[in-house]
Amino acid sequence: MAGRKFFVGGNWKMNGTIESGKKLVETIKSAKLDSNTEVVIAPPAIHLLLVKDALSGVEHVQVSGQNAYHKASGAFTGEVSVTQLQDAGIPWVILGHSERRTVFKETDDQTAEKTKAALDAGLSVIVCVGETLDEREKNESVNVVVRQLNAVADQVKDWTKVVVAYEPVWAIGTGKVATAEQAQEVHAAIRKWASDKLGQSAAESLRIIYGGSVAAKNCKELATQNDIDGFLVGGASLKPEFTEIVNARL
Ligand SMILES: O=C[C@H](O)COP(=O)(O)O
Repeated sequence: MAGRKFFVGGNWKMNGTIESGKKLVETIKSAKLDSNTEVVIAPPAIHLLLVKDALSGVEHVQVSGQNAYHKASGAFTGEVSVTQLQDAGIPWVILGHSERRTVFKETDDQTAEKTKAALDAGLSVIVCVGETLDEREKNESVNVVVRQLNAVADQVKDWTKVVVAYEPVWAIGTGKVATAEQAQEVHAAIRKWASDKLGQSAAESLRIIYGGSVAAKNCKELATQNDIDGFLVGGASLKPEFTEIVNARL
């Protein structure tokens, strides 16, 4: 709210085929999407250029990498660099997703290093933060996200091209969506952190989006919250209902 453009990311994760990706793009292209919402689709790396080309000319819809390596080039088998994304015309990258942190053991500092490198390469970044169930039960949610954000802020001073995704790990892919109140509480804490750390004007323009079992049936209530500026959608971004989530504010 407060003049921030609504933002909906579709993170396809490691799902789909060339055919299914093309079909999803057709669904997006044929839908009437809210022109006040910025949409970013993050297909698997091997489908990035295909999806980018298929979406070319579609207004308000861009593509994103799901991860990137901070070095520009070199002997890093299997990695794609921030510079290569930029060179390929991919304007966004998701960094610090909880699956990168938990499955691939990426640390707060690595996420911060990648975020700095991506911004330096000219990309925009969706940086993900969020607590585990254990941390929530210990009342640590805000401490955890603040720790994760502080690591990024140690390396990144200008947050103009950063979107923060709050994704409680216990809500990802589980069907257990955070209630609107639970999500708003952490989003407000993130905005307060941003105001203290980055200044009031940066905090007011920072988009803080929610991720974790967002679906057509729960997106509208979440979208009414003051500090929820959009969504990062996983499972539902692989279905036609994604377009209803994009239109959550209509
Ligand atoms: O990046 C997206 C999030 O991990 C949420 O995934 P999900 O909507 O399947 O819970």
